[in-house]
Amino acid sequence: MSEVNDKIVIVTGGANGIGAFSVEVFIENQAKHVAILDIDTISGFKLEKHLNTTYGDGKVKFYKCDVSIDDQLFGAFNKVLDSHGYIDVVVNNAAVSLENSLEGIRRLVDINVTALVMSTLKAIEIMRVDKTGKGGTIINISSIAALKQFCPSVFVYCGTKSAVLQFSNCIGKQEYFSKTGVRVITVCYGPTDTDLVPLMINIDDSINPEIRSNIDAQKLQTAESAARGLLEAYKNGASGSTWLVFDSKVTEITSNIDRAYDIMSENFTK
Ligand SMILES: NC(=O)c1ccc[n+]([C@@H]2O[C@H](COP(=O)([O-])OP(=O)(O)OC[C@H]3O[C@@H](n4cnc5c(N)ncnc54)[C@H](O)[C@@H]3O)[C@@H](O)[C@H]2O)c1
Ligand SMILES: CCCCC[C@H](O)/C=C/[C@H]1C=CC(=O)[C@@H]1CCCCCCC(=O)O
Repeated sequence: MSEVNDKIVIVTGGANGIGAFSVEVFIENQAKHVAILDIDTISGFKLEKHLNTTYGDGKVKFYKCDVSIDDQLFGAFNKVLDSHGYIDVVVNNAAVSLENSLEGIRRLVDINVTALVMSTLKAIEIMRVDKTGKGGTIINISSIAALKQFCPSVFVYCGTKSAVLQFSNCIGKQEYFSKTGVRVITVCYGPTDTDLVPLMINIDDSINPEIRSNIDAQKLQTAESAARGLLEAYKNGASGSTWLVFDSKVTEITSNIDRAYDIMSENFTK
């Protein structure tokens, strides 16, 4: 079981929603320090102040950072390294869901996929035991959007969450983990009560009413219960494992993913 005690943690998109509760859950469980990387300065500084008042000065620090801009992302990693000497855990949580313009779609892919890949590669470079690191954990946030073919839906968002799942599972495989000592775990959340859900809007306005009514029919788990599920995955997950946090229940679904890929590849493997 992996412990949170004394860990230096980064949470991207940690100023609001599930990310903000993830920051608190790590601090509550004795992490040494959590760095919040987010573009939302108002919520970020407010959360930093609240958690430092509750848990002690210096436990949390907000860094204004657009994860889709490499200089800002890597700059924030380097500042955390300079201040704390190491990074043990990176939670790649930042994402957006609004795909109602071409420009918005490009940004969505940049944030949900490209930035998550860059952050994962940077974290592995820092933490890998076969270079100068001492190992660590990366948790990449996917969704039920990667597990089911939703239609009509926010198609690009769904595609980005599938990319997160496959990238994280491949790079997290035992063969690579045994070289790097860096666990890569994927967490798929089910519908959760945050600001992201009302912003699920497609560029094809003709399907938005159906998307909206499907979403409105869903029961939403709280952001806090989602974050508690993330902690369970952190504590118990092997590298390459996938965890579902749906309706406040946590289930390891690695064997389902493996079976699905066995089926998808059955005509070209053996
Ligand atoms: N809410 C759900 O139902 C749900 C379901 C499945 C998966 N997820 C996933 O959970 C994660 C958290 O989502 P949430 O629902 O808490 O969303 P949210 O909108 O409440 O929070 C997202 C955070 O990311 C930040 N962010 C956005 N763009 C950024 C950027 N370029 N750089 C840095 N920070 C940025 C936002 O400012 C915000 O603080 C996301 O990866 C999301 O895809 C959410
Ligand atoms: C049938 C609709 C079920 C989903 C409703 C729910 O409130 C939405 C949850 C999404 C929020 C963020 C995601 O990743 C979650 C998954 C999104 C996947 C698909 C979006 C569905 C749609 O756009 O109609």
